[in-house]
Amino acid sequence: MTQKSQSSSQTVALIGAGAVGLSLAAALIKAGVDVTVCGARTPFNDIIVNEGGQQNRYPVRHITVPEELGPCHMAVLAVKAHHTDDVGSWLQHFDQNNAVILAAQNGLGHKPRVAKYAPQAEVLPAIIYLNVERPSPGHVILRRVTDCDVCVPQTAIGASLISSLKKGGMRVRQVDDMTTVIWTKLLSNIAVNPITALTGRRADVMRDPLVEQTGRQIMREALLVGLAEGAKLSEDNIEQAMTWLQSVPPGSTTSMREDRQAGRPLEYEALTGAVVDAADRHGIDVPYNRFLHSLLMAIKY
Ligand SMILES: NC(=O)C1=CN([C@@H]2O[C@H](COP(=O)(O)OP(=O)(O)OC[C@H]3O[C@@H](n4cnc5c(N)ncnc54)[C@H](OP(=O)(O)O)[C@@H]3O)[C@@H](O)[C@H]2O)C=CC1
Ligand SMILES: CC(C)(CO)C(=O)C(=O)O
Repeated sequence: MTQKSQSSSQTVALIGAGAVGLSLAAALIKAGVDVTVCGARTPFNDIIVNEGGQQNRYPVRHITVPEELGPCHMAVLAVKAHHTDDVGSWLQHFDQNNAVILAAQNGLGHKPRVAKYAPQAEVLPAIIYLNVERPSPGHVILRRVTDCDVCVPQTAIGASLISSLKKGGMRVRQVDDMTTVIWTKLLSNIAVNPITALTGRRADVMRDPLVEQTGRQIMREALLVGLAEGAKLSEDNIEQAMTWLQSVPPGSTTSMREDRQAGRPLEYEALTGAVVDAADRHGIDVPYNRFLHSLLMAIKY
């Protein structure tokens, strides 16, 4: 079924038309927003979303250079963290004090990464709880794995973008303490992303008892670092992360595993690398994460 925009009152630029970007864009289009895809390397006519046995199509416009954007002050940034520099010229278009960039990325450092190119824009870090794969350009397989799909700071900034995401079916939670949310999600990613990428197994690898133990050690180290960075975390967060990872729907994968399988560079610096760096700043010993970091650096792809 093709879903057309009901009204064209807003335009949102999508920078990074991958699994997460396409999922958010589809929700925006469903809510009546015009989505412009910026610089897709393989353009496609419609976003195709497969979810729970249903398939929907959402038409998009493509542009190839920032000059074609026209008046547009909202963007969704959903490239992997290590590709942010590559889309710097798109981000520069939003270097205006009325611009909002929703940075839908895992890991740490959303604001400084984007501020490098758009210091005047408001950056909304967004933590995404979807589990999504992009089997081909424009096409996503979407799995919802918790009762919240997107978590953003509690602020009036970007209110219309947030309300459109909600209208389009994304379950958005707005929170006061984003540091804690970012670190809470990071506890899961720091374990499951490298483990699935290195083993080639899907998320169900976390049910293997020995892997579970290793995963807990990786998370325990990150928890200490997160506490030192001001996140409000406890051992319960590790239990919750492990329970979640062991119960995600069959077939669930990770973004890092998908990159490894496709021979693309891995997003490890904003995850494991950032934890190791923060651990060094605080003088915390993180041998499991340091070991993983060395392996991820060695394979790179
Ligand atoms: N996948 C998931 O389930 C989840 C992912 N995340 C996080 O969301 C973020 C996005 O991940 P995900 O959607 O999986 O990543 P994908 O790799 O699926 O998507 C990233 C997209 O960015 C595009 N891109 C990269 N460089 C450029 C460039 N120079 N110009 C234009 N487009 C570019 C890629 O294009 P091309 O296709 O041409 O390579 C790709 O379409 C990551 O931080 C990830 O950790 C968070 C929660 C869940
Ligand atoms: C937690 C998980 C695995 C959900 O998709 C994720 O964030 C990722 O794939 O990077």
